[in-house]
Amino acid sequence: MSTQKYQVIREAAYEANMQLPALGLVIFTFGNVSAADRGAGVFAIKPSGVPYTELSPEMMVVVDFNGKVIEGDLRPSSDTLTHAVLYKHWEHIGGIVHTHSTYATAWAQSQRDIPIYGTTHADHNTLDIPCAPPMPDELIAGDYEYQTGFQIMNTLAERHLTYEDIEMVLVGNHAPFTWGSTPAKAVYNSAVLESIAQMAYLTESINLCAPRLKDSLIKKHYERKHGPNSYYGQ
Ligand SMILES: O=C(CO)[C@@H](O)[C@H](O)COP(=O)(O)O
Repeated sequence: MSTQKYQVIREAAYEANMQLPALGLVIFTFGNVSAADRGAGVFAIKPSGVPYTELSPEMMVVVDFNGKVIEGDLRPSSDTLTHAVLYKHWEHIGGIVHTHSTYATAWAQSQRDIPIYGTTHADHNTLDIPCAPPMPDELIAGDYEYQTGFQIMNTLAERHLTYEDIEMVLVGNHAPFTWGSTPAKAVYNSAVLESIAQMAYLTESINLCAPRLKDSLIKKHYERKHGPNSYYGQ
């Protein structure tokens, strides 16, 4: 093993990756988390195809925001270029998560936004969770993972949303990506997304015509937790 410089982000990426199986968001080698050091212009990411049971901080691969490997002995996640594109264009994110969690992925495969049906969803954000349209064949045949980054960014841009308005997206035909100021926040967002996706699925199973949550309740629930006059928690 070569000498390692980026111990802080290696540890952060390792800890965040290990949260995915613990939270039931992945099995086997599904998914990946990265942790950025914005000052150094690099991020640490899970090595490709390594089971979570075999991971260690030393195995994390450090790459720059163009996806070039800076440090590490293993091949980085196959999704590395998607992470790199997002870090490069979104200045304030410190962590990115990709899972194939069951319910969020089912919505992505169905190519549907997740409607905001209830207050659980509104406690976290006020918007339907966007689903990016499937990628055209010529982009799939080209630099697929790099283009996935743009597929995510374009989906937010088309809806006039920034990466700070919403920290989660479904990639049509594929699966969810989430992000946040830290890797831990990005993992939290993945767990919240999976819960919201499951509840929305069950809501439509019980009532196919379930109404979207009314605006007054969206505003009330979001603001009591995140607004200037928040009274949630201690
Ligand atoms: O999207 C996929 C597979 O469709 C990947 O995210 C795998 O779930 C994990 O790949 P590695 O990070 O192990 O390369």
